[in-house]
Amino acid sequence: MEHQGDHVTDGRTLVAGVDSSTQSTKIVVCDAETGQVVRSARAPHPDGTEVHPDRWWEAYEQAAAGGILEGVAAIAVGGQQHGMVTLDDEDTVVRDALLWNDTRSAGAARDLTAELGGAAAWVEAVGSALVPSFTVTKLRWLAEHEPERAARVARVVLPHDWMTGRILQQGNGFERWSTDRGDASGTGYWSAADGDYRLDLLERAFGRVVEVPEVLSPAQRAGRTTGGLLVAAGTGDNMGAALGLTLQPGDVVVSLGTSGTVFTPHRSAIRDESGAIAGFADATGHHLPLMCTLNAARVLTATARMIGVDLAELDRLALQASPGAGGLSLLPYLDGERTPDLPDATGTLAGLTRSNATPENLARAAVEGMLCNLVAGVDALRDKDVEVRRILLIGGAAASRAVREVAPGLFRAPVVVPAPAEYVGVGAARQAAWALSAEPAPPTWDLEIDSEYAVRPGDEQAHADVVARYQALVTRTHGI
Ligand SMILES: Nc1ncnc2c1ncn2[C@@H]1O[C@H](COP(=O)(O)OP(=O)(O)O)[C@@H](O)[C@H]1O
Ligand SMILES: O=C(CO)[C@@H](O)[C@H](O)COP(=O)(O)O
Repeated sequence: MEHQGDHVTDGRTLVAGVDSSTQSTKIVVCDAETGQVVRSARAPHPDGTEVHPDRWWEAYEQAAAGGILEGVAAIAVGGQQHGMVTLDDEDTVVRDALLWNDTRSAGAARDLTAELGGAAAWVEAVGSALVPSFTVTKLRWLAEHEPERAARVARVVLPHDWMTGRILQQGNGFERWSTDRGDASGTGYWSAADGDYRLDLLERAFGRVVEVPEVLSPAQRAGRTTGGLLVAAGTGDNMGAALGLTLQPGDVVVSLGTSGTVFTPHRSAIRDESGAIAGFADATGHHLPLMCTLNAARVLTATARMIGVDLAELDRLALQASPGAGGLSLLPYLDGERTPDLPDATGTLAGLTRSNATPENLARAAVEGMLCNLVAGVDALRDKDVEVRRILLIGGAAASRAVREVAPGLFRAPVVVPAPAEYVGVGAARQAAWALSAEPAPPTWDLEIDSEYAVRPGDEQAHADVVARYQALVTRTHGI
């Protein structure tokens, strides 16, 4: 471990991780040796699916304002994946970034899919079927809809790349734009299996090749500020969470933040022609097969608003209803959906009768619907012979007791809830500690488990019925 006098606090070396995610920026400062979180702070982002990157920087500065980064030796950024940040030849932002949950490029995704010969051709080329989240589809949209802006684009980077560069620019240590394998694998023009860019695909989408960031290896440094702060490669937020959770084989993460994600570490690249699982890379040099939905925690906040209660009351109501919500089912496609690929879908509430029309059943249907949407991801991993030994539940909505209790039956696996922490930030901090140490592997940090929820035998059938009814409703409503 490198030490610089003023970076050591009470004999400890401190590292920081930044989670620049959809709704907010969170900064955690950890003890580099043990991973213990010693300080943390957060600041909100504006709502919406396009945002000027300066808003992320302002949130970062606001979170850091209380001196949280004092004495920190190294830092890394975990960022929301896929967002398109376009820069001109002076590195000025060309237009607001289009985020992972912006679905305006749905037509571009369909066109690009057809042009290459179908979804399987993209899975073969870059490991994932195209949906509007992928950066490459946003580039096609920009070329088609905003040609004047498109003409000004000299380079394209991702949210975490931009934040990493901004930290270095601020500290007079910027040399070049960089990214990592994990985040690059969500662009649609970098292949995790081959470890290389597919600039021919970027050119196909945008009409010409633009500059892309250098892909750093997991413990490589992006740079150092003149103040001495080491800046590690950073990664996508899900890859950051995987690193923060110190996952073992058989550990499948279900993250219930703005997005819902299901992912697990894997030694080799997975190619899923069905399109459910994206073949991403992780932040350790291996792979992170991942399924992502547009709708997760905000399904609960929207339902709470609809009933006129807060999240604590929604939880209490959901726990009072029986499994199956008296026959109510909610397809939670409130923001359209990514998996299944239904960008223009809206939510559906089905099975309503005079006797089941209660706040309790509605609350329960929201919890069950949000989770049923993710059951497909866990089952798609099983279909690829990936071991599902236990589910680790993280993200904002993992705080809900109803979610924790309903999840094991629906996922057909025991659920553990790690001690509350910002795991994307912790993972980014662990990467920073790794880059600082120059060791071949990241430091060993223990994962603290808060609570465990077993599959209760009595629940199994009830939950199988809930999932079957939900799938039948998806087929009836959307023909898939
Ligand atoms: N007890 C709870 N039940 C349900 N949702 C919650 C709860 N606590 C927080 N949330 C929701 O979690 C979301 C934030 O989760 P987070 O994982 O921080 O998201 P992101 O990383 O995408 O910004 C918010 O929509 C918030 O309302
Ligand atoms: O698009 C994906 C994963 O492919 C999302 O998971 C984003 O990375 C946003 O994450 P959160 O803001 O919900 O953490």
